[in-house]
Amino acid sequence: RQTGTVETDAEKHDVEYLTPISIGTPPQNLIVDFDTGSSDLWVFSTEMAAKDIKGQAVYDPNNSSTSEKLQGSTWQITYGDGSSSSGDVYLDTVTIGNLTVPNQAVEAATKVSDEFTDDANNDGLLGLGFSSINTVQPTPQNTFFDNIKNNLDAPLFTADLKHGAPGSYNFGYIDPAAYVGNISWTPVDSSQGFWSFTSPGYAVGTEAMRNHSISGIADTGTTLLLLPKSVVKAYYEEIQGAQYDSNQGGYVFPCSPTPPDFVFGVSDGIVTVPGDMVSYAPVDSANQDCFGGIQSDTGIGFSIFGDVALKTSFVVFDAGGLQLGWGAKN
Ligand SMILES: O[C@H]1CN[C@@H](c2nc(-c3ccc(C(F)(F)F)cc3)no2)C1
Repeated sequence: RQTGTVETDAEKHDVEYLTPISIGTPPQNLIVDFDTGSSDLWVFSTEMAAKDIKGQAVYDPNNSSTSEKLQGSTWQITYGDGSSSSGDVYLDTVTIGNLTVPNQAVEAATKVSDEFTDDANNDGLLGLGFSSINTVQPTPQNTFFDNIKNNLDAPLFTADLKHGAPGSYNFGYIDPAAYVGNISWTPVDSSQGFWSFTSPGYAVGTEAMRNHSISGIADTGTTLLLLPKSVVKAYYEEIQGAQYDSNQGGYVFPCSPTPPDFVFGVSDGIVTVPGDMVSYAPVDSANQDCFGGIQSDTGIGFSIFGDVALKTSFVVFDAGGLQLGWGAKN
């Protein structure tokens, strides 16, 4: 049985967190976006048109002595922001930190949407959702975590994302030095392929908790905290000058003073999103107004606890107990 760890780096404004992996023999090093909200491991590849590649590293299956084409298999995925990619599939060796899966399905892109082409530092995505939503046809493939979890000391991984600083993903163990106090555990409903849970309530600033069930997914690949419209409205009502700005496509408010904290319940515990993390980023060069890190989940069908929520905590994704653990960072 083994354990592993890998460092992940925050992009500007923590818009995404990029993590190094290596694929093939000899190893080809790429930097990808670990995404607990999807379940495909796909990468930029030599099978793409040159015009769709702008600075990314690419996987070349022909340059790997261990690659094996999964004949007849294809994949196509669309993300929450409408971006998309598609291609074909190889089995090859994938290493993350000190952990290696010999026959991992590596989805080589033949096409990616402009958003991916324009995201120069991102060479692909590594899904950490449940394999039931892997898009490979005709036979869906396992995620890296599903392939390795039975070889781990425990079938879990942890995400310790930081605000504007490198964080880490650990596999197979809970690092007691990473959190203080007790971890709050809440059951996961994996029936839709996500790490889905229900928060019992929320509070704005120092006010009392409101009983209000919020069902959503823990999604490392989504930047913001997307909540029900009524909750978002109640939060921004507490900020002088906050308003919904249709040009920006969300709530905007004066960058100072610091807005109130946002607190949500996790089973018997609470998670506090500090006000200074709710000021996601200045909307203008004069830095007067800030775009909110809390926005509405309208149209999605569930809430999304993205990086704005996750980076406040040490989060345990426990596939054995089918539960999520939220701990206060050390
Ligand atoms: O679908 C849900 C699953 N998790 C969320 C997610 N979204 C992305 C993403 C990453 C990078 C880009 C681009 F580079 F800008 F194109 C776009 C979307 N990664 O995970 C949403």
